[in-house]
Amino acid sequence: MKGALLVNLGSPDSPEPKDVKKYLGEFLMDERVIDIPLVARTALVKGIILNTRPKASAAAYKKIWWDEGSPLIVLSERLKDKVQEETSLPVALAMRYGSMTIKKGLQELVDKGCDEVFLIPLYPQFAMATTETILVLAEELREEFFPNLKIDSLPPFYNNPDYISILANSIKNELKGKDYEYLLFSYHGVPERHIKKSDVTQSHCKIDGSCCATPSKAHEFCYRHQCLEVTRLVAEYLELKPDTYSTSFQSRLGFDPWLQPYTDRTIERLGKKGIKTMAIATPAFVSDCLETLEEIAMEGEEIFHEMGGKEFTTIPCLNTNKDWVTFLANKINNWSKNGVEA
Ligand SMILES: C=CC1=C(C)c2cc3[nH]c(cc4nc(cc5[nH]c(cc1n2)c(C)c5CCC(=O)O)C(CCC(=O)O)=C4C)c(C)c3C=C
Ligand SMILES: [Fe+2]
Ligand SMILES: [Fe+2]
Repeated sequence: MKGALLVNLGSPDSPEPKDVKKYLGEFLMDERVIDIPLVARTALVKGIILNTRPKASAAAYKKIWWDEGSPLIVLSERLKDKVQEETSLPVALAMRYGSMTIKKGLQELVDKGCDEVFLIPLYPQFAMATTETILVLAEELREEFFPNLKIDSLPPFYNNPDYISILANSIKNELKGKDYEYLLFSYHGVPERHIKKSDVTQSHCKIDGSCCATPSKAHEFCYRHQCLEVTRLVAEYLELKPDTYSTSFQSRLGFDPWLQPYTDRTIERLGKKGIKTMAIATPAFVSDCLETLEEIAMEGEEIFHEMGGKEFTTIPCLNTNKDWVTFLANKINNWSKNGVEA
């Protein structure tokens, strides 16, 4: 029997500092998130970050936490329930970090009789810190605990025409009747080093502004290319005028160079330039979460207003958008009939 497992990032069990510390400890000790040797990673994460960040992160989580729990978890659960309504295959949900483990998700499907699982990382673009870490862990778990299970996975779908039209239409609908002079596409950032590590050619990705627009085999694993493509394709679909939109990267951590331009500085620059109304879409996230509800909708708006901006519209993620639910259900149903599409 076949089943599907949706996998998102995860959240702490509660917005209390002790739960946030436990969650950040697991997350940041992942060698594909903080990709430095174990001794240095342990010293950085356990010796420095976990002594300071949990308190500040917990305060941020408290601002966005819902009665039912973490928005990211609640919205992912709602998504899973809606997808389940559109397929006869069992669908389960897991998180890469935290209590809703991938092991539990696979076990749930095995207990229902599944011997083939379609793994769906809930990220449109590939990144070593997201898609890759899910695939690697799922394979390790399969080898150790579920040796008879066959696991296929959905490749990144950043340039899938259906996904692009669903995203573009959701942006269009959210902006209907709203004033905006500028649309910013803000993606979660990654250290530049991650892009170079994922470059299968080891020579293409120079992060120099033009490499991501030059066709290359490297782009199958280039997060920067895939983000820029989403912006380009959505802008084309919505017929946005040049100079009324751009791409930026948010949520940087630490002192290494991350992908640029940074979102906070871009908002600042737009405000200073005299833009009075702007909107912001966050296509690296399919469910609203701390990074969209707090960092963008609260901090981003504050920066814009401080710079003289008037109207700041944060466009919700796809969440339980009907067409997005159908997109995922179609992927599951097609896999069940034909296997993984080329
Ligand atoms: C080195 C650190 C980090 C990398 C690399 C990174 C990549 C990355 N993350 C997401 C998606 C999400 N990240 C979220 C929160 C979050 N991310 C980091 C660090 C890195 N992320 C931290 C420390 C945190 C926790 C919050 C904080 O302390 O600031 C979330 C939200 C989780 C939630 O509970 O709501 C998401 C989603 C992507 C897509 C990505 C690379 C492409
Ligand atoms: Fe992150
Ligand atoms: Fe590139």
